[in-house]
Amino acid sequence: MSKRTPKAVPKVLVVDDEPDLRELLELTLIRMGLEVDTAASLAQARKKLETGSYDLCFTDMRLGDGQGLDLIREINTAGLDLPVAVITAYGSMDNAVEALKLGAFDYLSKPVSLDQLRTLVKSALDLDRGREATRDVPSGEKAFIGDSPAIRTALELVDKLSRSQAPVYVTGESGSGKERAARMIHAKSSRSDKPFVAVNCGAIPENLMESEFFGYKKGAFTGADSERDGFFQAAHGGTLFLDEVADLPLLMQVKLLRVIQEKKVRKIGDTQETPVDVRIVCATHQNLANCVEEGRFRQDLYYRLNVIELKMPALREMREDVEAIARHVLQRLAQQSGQSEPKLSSEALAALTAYDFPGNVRELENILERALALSDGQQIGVDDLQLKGSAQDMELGTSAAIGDKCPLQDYLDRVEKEAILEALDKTRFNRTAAAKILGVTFRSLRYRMERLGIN
Ligand SMILES: Nc1ncnc2c1ncn2[C@@H]1O[C@H](COP(=O)(O)OP(=O)(O)OP(=O)(O)O)[C@@H](O)[C@H]1O
Repeated sequence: MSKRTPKAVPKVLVVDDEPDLRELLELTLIRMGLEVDTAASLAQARKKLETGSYDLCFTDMRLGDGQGLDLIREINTAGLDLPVAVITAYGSMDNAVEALKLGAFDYLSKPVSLDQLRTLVKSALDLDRGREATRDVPSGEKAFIGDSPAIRTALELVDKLSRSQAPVYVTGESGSGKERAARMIHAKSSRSDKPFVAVNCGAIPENLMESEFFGYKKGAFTGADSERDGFFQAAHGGTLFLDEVADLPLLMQVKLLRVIQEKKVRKIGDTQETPVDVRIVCATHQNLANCVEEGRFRQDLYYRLNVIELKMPALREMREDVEAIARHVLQRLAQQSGQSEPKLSSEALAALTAYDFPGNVRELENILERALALSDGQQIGVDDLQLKGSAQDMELGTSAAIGDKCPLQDYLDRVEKEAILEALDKTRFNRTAAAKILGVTFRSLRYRMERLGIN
């Protein structure tokens, strides 16, 4: 298969075994000013891709001699720089999700609406044009500091994700950079000149949710003196970041799912739905799969949002980056206060590197800010850090803490249970993987779970 070369008129390949649909799509795309080539089967498509060069490919899901999914897989395996959009039968969301996972750019469901087709073509081709220019983090956007394998893996995925339209589910502990990653995906994508709208789902009162998300028409309810856009309209063309998505009430989850599937919103008090082109990135520090199991989060919405998971590493998984991030933070703090950059004493650096940071980079930022205030402004010593669990902290907390630790066996059981539950939670209850994290054998984990009454 050959690589594409940029052309003045973008060229589209339409793959569909139904002649009527193929022709309809072809005519519509030609009317949009595009050059169109067609293929009636998977075999024909392969041949065309070998010899021709295209800027966008549409494929039906079911082809006479195979599946549209095969084509997506092949295009991605061959490393072709070609956005592929699949056309799925109405209501077959599973297929659409599968296609996005395989690297499809986006999907359209039948009957294909002209508005959606236009939006898709526009973003696919804009994306293509902007691709080279957006490889680096645009100026003004905060980069991630760090070069450890853990952060590198995450950033490589950020890069890939910025070239797709698939929904992204960012996971990671509190303060590990989930929002920063979402902003980076947006900033590097073809949507970067459109808004990035961040919504903290846990902070909106339940009775205001619908109007905040979807907007309202004038007179829709008492107090609606003028028409207002919601988050979806505000993010049109751009990215909607749903932070703490696990906090959405169930009723709102149903409404959200509908908008995501239909790509249309209806303002409160409106009779019409309007198409919206919004990429959804969501995050939560909770375990969404557990929320589904407990009936607090709808499985269908989970499935729809969790197309691709981006895991942000905890700071203790990237200890080698602590120094660089700390220096970066100190530089920023010094700049803000107009003072020269303070140094970290070697003991302070060693203590930071050994510390576990339950609050991750945000905690590191807070520790350094407080330490700077406590220090002489020139050098930060280990005492200025006031790390939890340090000798100094222990001394202060001894009398209160010792009571909590007796009887010793109960205390040890509690600690053990917590560690096991955390590992099980992390691995979605995969005991083999949890045993690996804990550094014990599978048998030993099973025995401990039984002993501690963990089912
Ligand atoms: N690798 C990094 N380099 C520099 N700064 C970082 C890095 N990772 C995170 N940060 C900074 O840490 C702070 C916390 O990040 P962010 O708000 O994105 O975390 P979060 O995971 O969304 O947190 P929460 O779960 O509380 O919503 C921000 O100031 C962010 O810029």
